[in-house]
Amino acid sequence: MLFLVQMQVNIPSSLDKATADALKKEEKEMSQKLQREGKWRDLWRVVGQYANVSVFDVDSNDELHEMLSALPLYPFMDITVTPLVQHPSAIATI
Ligand SMILES: O=C(O)CC1=CCC(=O)O1
Repeated sequence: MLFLVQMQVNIPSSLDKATADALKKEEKEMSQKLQREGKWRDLWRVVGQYANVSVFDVDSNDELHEMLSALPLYPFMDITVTPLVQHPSAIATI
C-alpha cells in the first residue's frame, strides 16, 4: 500500500538547540533505516519550507501509523496522509 505523506516540521524556538539537534539526528537515522528497508520509498524537501513530501510503502494503515508516530520529530510535525493507487495511464510499474 502506497501513501503520500506530507510532514511540516514545527520545532518550537523554546526547545534548546542540543535537544533539537539530537532529535534531528535520530530522525535521520530512523528515516534512513526505513528507506533501506524499502518502507520509506521517497523523501523530498519542499523548497523554501521546513517540510517534506514522502512516499511510504507499507502493509497496512496501522503499520504506517506506528511508523509515523514513532518518528523522533513526530511531536513537532503536522502530518497529512493521502492513500495512493496507480493511475490507469501510468506506464511505470510499482
Ligand atoms: O527534515 C524533515 O523534513 C524531517 C525529516 C524526515 C525524515 C528526516 O530525516 O527528517
